[in-house]
Amino acid sequence: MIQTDKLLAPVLTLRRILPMLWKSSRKWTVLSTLLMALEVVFGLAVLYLLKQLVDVVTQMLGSEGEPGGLSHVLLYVALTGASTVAFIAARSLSGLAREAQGMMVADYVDREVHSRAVRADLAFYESPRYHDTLERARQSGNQRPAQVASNLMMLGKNSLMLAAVVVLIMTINWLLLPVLLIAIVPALLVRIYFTRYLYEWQRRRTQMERRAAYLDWLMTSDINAKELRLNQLGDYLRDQYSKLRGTIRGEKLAITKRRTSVEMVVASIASVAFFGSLGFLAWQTAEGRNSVGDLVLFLLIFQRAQSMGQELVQQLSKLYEDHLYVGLLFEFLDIRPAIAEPEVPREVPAEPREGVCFENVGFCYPGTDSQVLHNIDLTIRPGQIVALVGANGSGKTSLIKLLCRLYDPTSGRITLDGIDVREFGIEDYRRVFSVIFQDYTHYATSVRDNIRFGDIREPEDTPAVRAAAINAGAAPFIENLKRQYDTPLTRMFDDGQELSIGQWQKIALARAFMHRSNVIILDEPTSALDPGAEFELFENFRERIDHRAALVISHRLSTVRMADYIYVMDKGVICEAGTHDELIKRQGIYCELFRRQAHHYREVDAEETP
Ligand SMILES: Nc1ncnc2c1ncn2[C@@H]1O[C@H](COP(=O)(O)OP(=O)(O)OP(=O)(O)O)[C@@H](O)[C@H]1O
Repeated sequence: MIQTDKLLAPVLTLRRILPMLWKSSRKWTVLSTLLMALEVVFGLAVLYLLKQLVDVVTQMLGSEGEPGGLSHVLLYVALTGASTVAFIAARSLSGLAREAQGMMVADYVDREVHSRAVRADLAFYESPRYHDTLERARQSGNQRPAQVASNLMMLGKNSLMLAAVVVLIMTINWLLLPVLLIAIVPALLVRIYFTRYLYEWQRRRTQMERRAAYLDWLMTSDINAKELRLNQLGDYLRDQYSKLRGTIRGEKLAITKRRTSVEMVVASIASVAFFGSLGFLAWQTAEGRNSVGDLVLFLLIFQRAQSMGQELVQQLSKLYEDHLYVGLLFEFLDIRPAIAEPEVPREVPAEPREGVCFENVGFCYPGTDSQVLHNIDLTIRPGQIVALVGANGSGKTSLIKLLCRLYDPTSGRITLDGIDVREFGIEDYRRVFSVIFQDYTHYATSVRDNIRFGDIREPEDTPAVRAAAINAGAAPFIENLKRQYDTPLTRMFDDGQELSIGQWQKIALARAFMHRSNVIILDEPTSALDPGAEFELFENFRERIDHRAALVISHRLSTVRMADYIYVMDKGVICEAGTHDELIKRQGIYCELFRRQAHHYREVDAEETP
């Protein structure tokens, strides 16, 4: 059963590739097929005419001086020449069509890979399996599907041509056929064996390749340049990289050496077979059992047959290789997000009345067994500013990820106006929120785009960009930049400018303000802001966010104080909840934290107050 599956696998691969070719490059697929057919027709014509030419020449030599013999020969020479020119033209043009088709298919494959990557669950990015599959899909190359098609056509063409040559060879002597098989079949078996061997080796080595690529990135990317120099990690990382590459290179070289020596043996056998046959034919000709024409034809076509056979071997093993590697691409394309769309999504309320609610939510990151959130009950009502406080690792960011449906809870549920959020379309539901995470993205593009990416549906020249920048306190420094909102925020490209970390944070805040969402989520939005900027932001925060709801995570309790309601988290549970005054009265964790932070300021007050 397994064997049948293995045999059928290339056919199944082909069944998936053909629609892909059709979708991505219909015109070039048709054209390259037609041109390939012409190539076959002219190729066969050349062989036929060559045979006729040899026959006519032999005849002419046999019947010396027969009138019209020479013109007959010249006619065949002209026809063979014309067919050869037509064959070469068809071959070149079909090569061109295949190349164009290859480019179209490669772009199509890239688009498919990107569309899967941007839709994959966040959890995938945190699993080695995802990275291995993506790396393998990339290794498999975006050209593979097109190669399969072109190899298949070449295979068809070469099989036909080879069949014609075989017929010609058999007209000379049928004993030459097994010789031809000896020249072709062992080479095929060797190639297929080593293709599989190399493929399996590469599969095993994916993580090592990724580790090497990571080290390469550490050494060459600007993000790490400062630490790398100051901690003098350069030599250490270079050694690690060289060791990994050395291991990979050594293993690959060993496989290549083995393959080369086996191939040399096989090629020698083929040459011995060829010269043996030549000797045999020469002897037969001397004995008068073959004509000189047969010997000439043998010399003309046996090597052609051998090289066609070798091409055929290459194409077959390439086809097999492509089938294996395209399988890796499909493995990636077949990844389906676990955060699934409901079959019939419910409409997300435009103006929620009750707000978002966590009901007894528990959560464990996929692929791990420790629960990071336990029995969470939390509500964010429309227009309410809610703060989340807690020690590092207490689960605040995880809670936000659940809220935005980057993950689904392991137990309990999250509702919007009483409806389980899993019943909404994912993208519609996510539009309820605008978020800035602690590790927000620095886009290497213009200031305008960095802000507009908060709501990409807005046109490029939207005045909302400037309004958001003003709200985030970013407008003054943006307007001082050389090209203001058009300044590229990177030193990677011409005319770019780099910002300070606090300025980047203001840009990220502007991005969150850009989107007219119902709830704004800010995960430590002011960690890099100076106290003046932070004070300004929260002084009239409610107006800045246009009286929408907000969830703010902050370790600065002076910020948290302005919230309508505060949740205190500890080790994945909500241990206290209430208004600032209620929590202070309660004399619990919050009160203790607040007292400790306030203590420093009071000391200064105390020193300065006479
Ligand atoms: N992607 C992840 N996969 C597995 N575990 C994770 C992941 N992200 C966070 N954790 C774990 O979940 C727990 C809560 O992390 P979380 O980031 O939610 O804490 P936090 O309260 O936001 O901390 P901080 O104040 O440092 O930002 C931690 O123990 C952390 O190790």
